[in-house]
Amino acid sequence: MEAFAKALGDETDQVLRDPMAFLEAHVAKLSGEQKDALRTMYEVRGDIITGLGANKRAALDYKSAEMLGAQSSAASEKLGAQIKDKIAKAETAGKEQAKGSNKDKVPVTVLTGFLGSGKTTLLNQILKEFHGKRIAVIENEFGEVGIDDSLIEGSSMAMEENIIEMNNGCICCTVRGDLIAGLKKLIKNSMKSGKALDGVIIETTGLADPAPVAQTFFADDFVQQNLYLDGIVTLVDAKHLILHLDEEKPEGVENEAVEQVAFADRIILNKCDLVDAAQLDEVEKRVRMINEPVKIVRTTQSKVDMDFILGIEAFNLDKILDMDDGFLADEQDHQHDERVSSCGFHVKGEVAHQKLNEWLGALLKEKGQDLFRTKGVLAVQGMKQRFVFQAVHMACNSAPQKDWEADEERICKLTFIGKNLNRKELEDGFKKCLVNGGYTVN
Ligand SMILES: Nc1nc2c(ncn2[C@@H]2O[C@H](COP(=O)(O)OP(=O)(O)OP(=O)(O)O)[C@@H](O)[C@H]2O)c(=O)[nH]1
Repeated sequence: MEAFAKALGDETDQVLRDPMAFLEAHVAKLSGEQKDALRTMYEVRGDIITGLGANKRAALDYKSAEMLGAQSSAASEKLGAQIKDKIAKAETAGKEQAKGSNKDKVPVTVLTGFLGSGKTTLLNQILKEFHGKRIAVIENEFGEVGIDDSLIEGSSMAMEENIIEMNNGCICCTVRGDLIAGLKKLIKNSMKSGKALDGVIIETTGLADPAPVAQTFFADDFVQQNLYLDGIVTLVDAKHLILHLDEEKPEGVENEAVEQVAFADRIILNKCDLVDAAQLDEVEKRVRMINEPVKIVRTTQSKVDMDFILGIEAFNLDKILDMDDGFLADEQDHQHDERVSSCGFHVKGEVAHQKLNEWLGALLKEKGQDLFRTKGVLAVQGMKQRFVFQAVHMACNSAPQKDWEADEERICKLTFIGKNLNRKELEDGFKKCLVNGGYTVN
């Protein structure tokens, strides 16, 4: 349809975004053949998006087809009646939609938010609060060496077969097919075991664009029949959000932090303990500039009422199509910032605690602006527990986690995500902290 508009010399996106305005501007100069072609396009588009549940939007496309039909010499009474019928059905379905079209489907929540905003902290809270429920988790991590599996605490609730890790690419780009396969596997397993799932949580990487993830729910029949997107919940780090919203990106590269806020059905404005009231108001104002009607809650440690984020039936395809006409296009066109990468180390052996603290302390002080995220689960000499180190820019914390088993091999995993990382420098620094050299695991 965009090609049709272009051929008329219209470079705007009104043909999709605002069909009535487009027709008003162009209909007088269309030939009968062109009117017919465009009428068919609007009708077919209406049929497609009706099938996907965007009824309000479909009604608009049908109305555009109707308007063209009335103007076309080839229009017949039968066609006119048919399109009227489709408009009425789409409008009724739109009204009915809110009342239970998702019955018998498994709700899926997409947890998104920039690196270190508090997604895993929230996931752990969900798994704790829903102890006993069958919540499956799909975990996608950007880091070169995966750490998040060690940070999810709810394994008794989200039984192991119900946790799927996707660490070989970004969920919004390369692993879309894996995401569909993962969702199918979860549903088939639950059918086989006769134990229905109560919900699925997808934790995206902090660098994911949520749009292609949401699009997955409209791209596959099996997924569409068995699951529905309940909502996109975006965590926002009150201290660092504005830094990321304002980050200058190279031409054509998208700002993931902006996309994550724009697509949110709920915003959890987290880390309120790190900023004062005036800063919080400013962050909230910036969020509203991107996503005016979104519901926002302020939290620390991602502590939120579950009713605010789960079972909300908040995702609305009509709303998304108003914002992004190309949402249902096959390939979502987006490009990540190539300056942002990850460096990870996985070694057998232990680190010396003091050396590690000194090195990381100095590194974060010097490079904290560009080091978006640092995470490690490490074996420390003389410590019987795993040692977890986390940082978001310069803000860091560390704590002992569960004990190493007596016969368990002691290993260290450390991962950095940031802009313009210097692998050699990071590797050299890390090696100096290792006791007896350690050796790298491939
Ligand atoms: N001060 C403070 N720290 C928090 C809060 N919520 C989470 N954190 C800490 O922030 C760090 C990042 O939290 P995560 O839950 O791992 O964040 P994430 O969004 O899952 O991080 P990535 O998966 O790496 O993108 C951890 O060290 C948390 O303990 C909060 O409200 N205040």
